[in-house]
Amino acid sequence: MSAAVPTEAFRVTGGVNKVRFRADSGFTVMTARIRNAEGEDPDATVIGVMPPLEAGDTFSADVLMEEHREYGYQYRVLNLVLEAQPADLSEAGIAAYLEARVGGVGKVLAGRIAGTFGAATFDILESDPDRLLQVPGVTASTLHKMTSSWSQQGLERRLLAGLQGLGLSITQAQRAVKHFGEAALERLTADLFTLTEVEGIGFLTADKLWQAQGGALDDPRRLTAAAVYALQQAAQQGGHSYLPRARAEKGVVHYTRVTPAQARLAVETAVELGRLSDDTPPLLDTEDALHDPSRIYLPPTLRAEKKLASLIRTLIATPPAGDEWIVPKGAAKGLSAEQAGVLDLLGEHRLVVLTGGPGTGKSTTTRAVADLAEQLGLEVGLCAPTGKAARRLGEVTGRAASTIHRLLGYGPAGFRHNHLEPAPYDLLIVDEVSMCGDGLMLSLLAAVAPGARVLLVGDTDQLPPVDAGLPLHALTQTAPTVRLTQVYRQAAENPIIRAAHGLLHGQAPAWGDPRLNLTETEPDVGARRVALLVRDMGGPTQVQVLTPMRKGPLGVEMLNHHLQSLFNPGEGGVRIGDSHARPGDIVVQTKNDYTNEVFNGTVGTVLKADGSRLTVDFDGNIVELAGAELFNLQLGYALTVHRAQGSEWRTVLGVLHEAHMPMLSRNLVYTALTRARDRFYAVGSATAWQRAAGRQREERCTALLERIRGR
Ligand SMILES: Nc1ncnc2c1ncn2[C@@H]1O[C@H](COP(=O)(O)OP(=O)(O)OP(=O)(O)O)[C@@H](O)[C@H]1O
Repeated sequence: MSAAVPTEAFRVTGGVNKVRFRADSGFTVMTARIRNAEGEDPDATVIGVMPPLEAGDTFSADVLMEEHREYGYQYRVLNLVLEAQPADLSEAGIAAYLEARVGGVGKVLAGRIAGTFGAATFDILESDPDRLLQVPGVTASTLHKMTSSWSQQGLERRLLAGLQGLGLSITQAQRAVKHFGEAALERLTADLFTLTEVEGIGFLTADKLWQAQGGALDDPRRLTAAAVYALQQAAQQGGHSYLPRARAEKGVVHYTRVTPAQARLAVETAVELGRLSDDTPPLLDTEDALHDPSRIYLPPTLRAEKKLASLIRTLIATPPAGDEWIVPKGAAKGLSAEQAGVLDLLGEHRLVVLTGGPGTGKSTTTRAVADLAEQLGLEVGLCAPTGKAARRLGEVTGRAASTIHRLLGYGPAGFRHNHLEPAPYDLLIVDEVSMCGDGLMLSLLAAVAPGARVLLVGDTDQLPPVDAGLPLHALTQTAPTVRLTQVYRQAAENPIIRAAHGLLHGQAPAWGDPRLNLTETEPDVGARRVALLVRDMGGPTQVQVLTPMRKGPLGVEMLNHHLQSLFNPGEGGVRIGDSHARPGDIVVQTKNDYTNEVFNGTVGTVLKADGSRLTVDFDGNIVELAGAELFNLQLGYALTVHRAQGSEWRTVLGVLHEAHMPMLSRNLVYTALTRARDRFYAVGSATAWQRAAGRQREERCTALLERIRGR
């Protein structure tokens, strides 16, 4: 290879000397003899994502030369295609290859076959395998094993090579083979956009491959896939269960830059092909023709919405099991009439909803319901959408509580408990239900045992669920519901609670109370200012910083950078999701980890950092994390408001500025504010709060309410 390190990728052919390391992801470190017109490197270190390969395999690849600070020069594979023949055609090389790659052949037999046929071995195996029966020890069954394993490998090689010929990377090719099996190549040749069915490969990736291949921009396969993608994005970005036809078409134009006429055709074609469903209700004469009544769904979403509506209707219409629900006099002790109403409603109804703002007594009521149910000898299951909320529910009710997923026995095959094997409880109590989308609500209600009761508790004014739908809203308008309005004494004195209830009426908080104040700052100096304020407030263990966004001058990443530099300066540390963690750092768990019992949103302190292991104290739960677990951690001095849901702290410093405008809504600032128990300190601009208070979030396209009402 030439002396200077070429900056451009170049093509080489080569033969594998030794595979040193291979991860599940396909990332491989190997040594190989590689060559091209410029020369040969007999023992090059080659790294990157590659198909399964063994010593002796031959390949062609595009590689980039790079200099590693410890290992020196090495070649990074950009794309590698395996050849069907091994490289080393010496007798020993062939024997080694046969032994490693061909089923049914041990060391001795491999040596005999290589000795008998030499370099012709593979051609014979490929095209005239019966001749191998001449070799002593090769029986008919051995031969069968050899030929089937060889053809299977050959098939996989041809598949991977063919998919890479379509422009797929080796990772994408392997995932496509895993998903589609042997049909991968013909499926993707027929319609490359079928690739979007593969987990983690979206329309934009498939479209890039399509355009790289010179695919026509107005090809119906591309436009149909774009129409489906528009609905998927609407669900992920906006929580919509459907889109009016016109908005679906606009989505297609947005993602494909085709004309509105083509976009209209795209949606029509997608509906004709059953890739989308048109569930437009018959136009009631009362409806004004102005608003667009059409409803375009992803088929699974439509089925789920219909199923959820029918489950809710059944729960509302059927009586609870037996007559064991008697409310003794003392049960309502300490409860207001509103709160006691919940106990009575559960006497005659299977499904009851309890909602209200902060400090209105939801948790107190929940505890009373659980107490009564247990006195009546009922089995009570307590759960909540997130680990944090479940822990809080457990603390408040003094009982074991878990996430909904855990309670329903969620595993790789989905939920264990469902309509076939209901969850074994007479009463299910679910807290923080505002965080449940239609999907999770469906799984939950589908697992309710016949005759069993459900109490759903939540605050409809919190942030809407990340997933599509707004089931709690529909439920409060159809199921028996108690809406607690009275804010209790100590709660009412708290200016935060007052400000939260004011926000619900569109009023921005009245700043100036020591427990509720605001400091104006400009974005470019804001993060530094926040760090100094946190110091004045006693440091990061005394105050939790929240902000709407991850990016930007007032985003989580910038805030964490400044807070870590001020409170835990230094170099190095163990690499975690978005930076490096050192002893003393505050970190946050970003995914539920059932093994270590650490849940998304839980904040902890790093006790120890050695090599690539971290010991973290998550309020008393001390765990050691390493490997991939480290990528479920981020610095936690500052969190996004979304991540803070279900948690609360004594003091919160909420960063809010017009720069966050796209995210600002009443529910977002309401959620931020109600994370603070004793003191909320706003930093940013009062204007941002005024604007946010006046912005109801965009209505979600969901027809659950109409369906429950039977329309
Ligand atoms: N009927 C009542 N009479 C007097 N005080 C009450 C009553 N119900 C609740 N409280 C008190 O009001 C405060 C708030 O109650 P609770 O925590 O149940 O409200 P919450 O709606 O769960 O609040 P959050 O949503 O913030 O958790 C508590 O201190 C509680 O003891």
